[in-house]
Amino acid sequence: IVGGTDSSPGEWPWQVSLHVKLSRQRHLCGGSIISNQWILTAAHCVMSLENPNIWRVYAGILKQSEINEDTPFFKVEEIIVHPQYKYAQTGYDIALMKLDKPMNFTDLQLPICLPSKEDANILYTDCWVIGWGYRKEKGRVEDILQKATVPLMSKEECQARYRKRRIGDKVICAGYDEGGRDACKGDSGGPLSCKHEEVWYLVGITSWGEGCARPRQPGVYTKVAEYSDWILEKTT
Ligand SMILES: COC(=O)c1cc(NC(=O)c2cccc(O)c2C)c2cc(C(=N)N)ccc2c1
Repeated sequence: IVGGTDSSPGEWPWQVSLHVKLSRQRHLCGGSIISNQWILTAAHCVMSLENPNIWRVYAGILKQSEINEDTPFFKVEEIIVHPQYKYAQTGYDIALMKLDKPMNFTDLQLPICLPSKEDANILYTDCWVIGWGYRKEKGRVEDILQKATVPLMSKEECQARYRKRRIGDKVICAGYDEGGRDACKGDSGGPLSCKHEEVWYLVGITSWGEGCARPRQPGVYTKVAEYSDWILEKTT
């Protein structure tokens, strides 16, 4: 997250840190708890890493430094990547991870609500992007979970910023024309969370952007409301 601030314990209980353990272990992406056995993340996080056995899901943590060989984690039983996914920039950047056993919900690990298809046109005004990703383009994974508020923008405005790309209906853009506050590498897969009438909704999944926090180059997020049928089909 560029231009963010430290989160507090329990502020974002649906945020998880997705680690991959090959020769060594490292945080690769964020994800969101959507039920006691399912995590929603970005397809580009799991591409060419689709073996469930290399993944470790850490819930209820604020700092990466809390993680050591004794820290409990969830194993992944199944990874489901959207069948139409090719690259983040062409959409369908969404994937599901099934935990090997249901998690117990606590104050530090709770699910976030999924928006319904009918909610696809709600104008959310209180949205936050969260993650342990880079604070600048040539950055590194951060220790303390960062948060930044970002305004949603219209599809038309976003298309005008990304002339070479096709900004479709299944993505949502957010950011400031002057730049300065945005998600970045390492935040991928994490939530764009919006509070609406006292309830938090998973409005977007951090997907891509040209650089990070550049003027007139907003963040692009998978629009979760457009995938509610797919999510329900795969998780029930
Ligand atoms: C795996 O995820 C990404 O690669 C990756 C690369 C990005 N954009 C880059 O151009 C970039 C950023 C930092 C380092 C870097 O090498 C690049 C290409 C990203 C930009 C945003 C955003 N601005 N909202 C969010 C996630 C990103 C994930």
